[in-house]
Amino acid sequence: MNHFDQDRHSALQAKQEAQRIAFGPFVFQASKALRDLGVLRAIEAAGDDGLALEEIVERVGLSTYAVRVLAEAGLGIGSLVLKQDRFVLSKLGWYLLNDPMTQVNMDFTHDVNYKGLFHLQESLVEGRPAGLKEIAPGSRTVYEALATLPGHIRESWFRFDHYYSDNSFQSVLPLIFSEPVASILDVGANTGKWAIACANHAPDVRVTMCDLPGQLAQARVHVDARGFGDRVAEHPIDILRPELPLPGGHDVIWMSQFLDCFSEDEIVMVLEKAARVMTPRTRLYIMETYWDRQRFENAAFCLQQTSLYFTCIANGNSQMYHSSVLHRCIERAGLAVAEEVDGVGISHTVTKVVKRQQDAACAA
Ligand SMILES: C[S@@+](CC[C@H](N)C(=O)[O-])C[C@H]1O[C@@H](n2cnc3c(N)ncnc32)[C@H](O)[C@@H]1O
Repeated sequence: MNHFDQDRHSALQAKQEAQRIAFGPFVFQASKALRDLGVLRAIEAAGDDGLALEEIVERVGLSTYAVRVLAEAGLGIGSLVLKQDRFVLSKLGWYLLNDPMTQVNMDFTHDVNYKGLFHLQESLVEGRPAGLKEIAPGSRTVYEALATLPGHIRESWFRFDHYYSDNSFQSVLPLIFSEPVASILDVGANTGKWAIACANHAPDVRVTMCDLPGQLAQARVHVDARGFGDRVAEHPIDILRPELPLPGGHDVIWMSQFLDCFSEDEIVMVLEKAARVMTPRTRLYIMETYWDRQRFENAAFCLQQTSLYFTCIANGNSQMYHSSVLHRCIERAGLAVAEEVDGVGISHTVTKVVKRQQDAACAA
C-alpha cells in the first residue's frame, strides 16, 4: 500500500508542520509531563465543563506557573481546548492519556531512545549505535545489554516489543498448526512468550528456544512458572557467530520480530543457517512488520520512525524493512516464499518460507 506518493500539504500546512518538527522535543516532553503529572487526568475527570487554571493547580499540586506553561503548551499541541477560560480535554488529549499504543510508544521513545537520539547523525555517519551509551555504556548492541538494563528502561523496551507481537501470537497459532507440528524452533525467543503460547495451544508440541544466554535465563523462569518446563528446551546462541549452527530436526522454525534486528547480509547469513537444517517438509515462518504493507499510514509512520531506534540504539545497521528487502534476502539464502498473510494482529505479515523446489529435490 503506497501512502507516500503525494505531497498532500498546502504551503501553509507545510510551514505549520515544519514548526511542529522544529519544536518536536518540546511537544513530546510537554505532552508527557501533562500526562505524568496528572494534568490531563484531572481535566478529563471534569468532563465537558473542564477546569479553570486555579482548579487544575488545586488538583495536581503544582505551582500556578507550572500548570500555566504546561496547559498553554497543551493548547498549541491540541491536547487541550480553551472554552470560556476553562481547559477541556480534546480527542488528542484523550488518546495521549488513555490509548495503550500511544502509552507504549511514548514510554519507549522516552526511556529507551530520547537521550540516545541526540547521537543520530553520528550513528548514521559512523554505522554504529552511537546513542546506546546513554542507556548501556560499553555495550555493542542493545540485545547484549537487555538483561541488565535499568528497570524502567527494560520495562519500556519489553512493553514496546510485546505490545506488537503479543497481539499477533494468538491469531497466528491456527495458521502454524494447520499442518501437523511435533516440534518448533523459536529463534529469538526473548521472554519465552511464543514458546508458552505454543505449549498452551498444542498439548504435545515441543519447543526449543534460541536466543542470547541472558534472554534465555529469563525465558526459562517464565516457562517453568507456567509448568511447561518438560516440553520447552533451550539452545543458547549468538546467531551472528558464523561457526554456530542452528539445531536441526524441527517441523517449524519460527522467527518473530527477529530478522529486523540485523543488516541485510546478516539476515541472509541467518536464513542460510536455517536453510541448512531444513528438510523439504520444514516450514520457516517469518513474522515481521513491513512499512509498505500497512493499511494505515499512521502504522507505516510508526515503523519508519522505529527504524531510527535500530540505527541509533539497537545495533546501527538494521531497521523495520520494506517487504521487498526481506524477499530479496530469502531468495539470496536459497529459500522461497510459499505463502504470505498481511494484516496479522496490529501490523504483522507472516511469511511461510520453504526450501526452493530444486534444492529440496536434491536434498530428498
Ligand atoms: C525484537 S526481539 C523479538 C522477540 C520475540 N521473538 C517477539 O516476537 O516478541 C529480538 C530477539 O532477538 C534476540 N537477538 C538479537 N540479536 C541476537 C543474536 N545475535 N543472537 C541471538 N539472539 C539475538 C534478542 O535477544 C531478542 O530476544
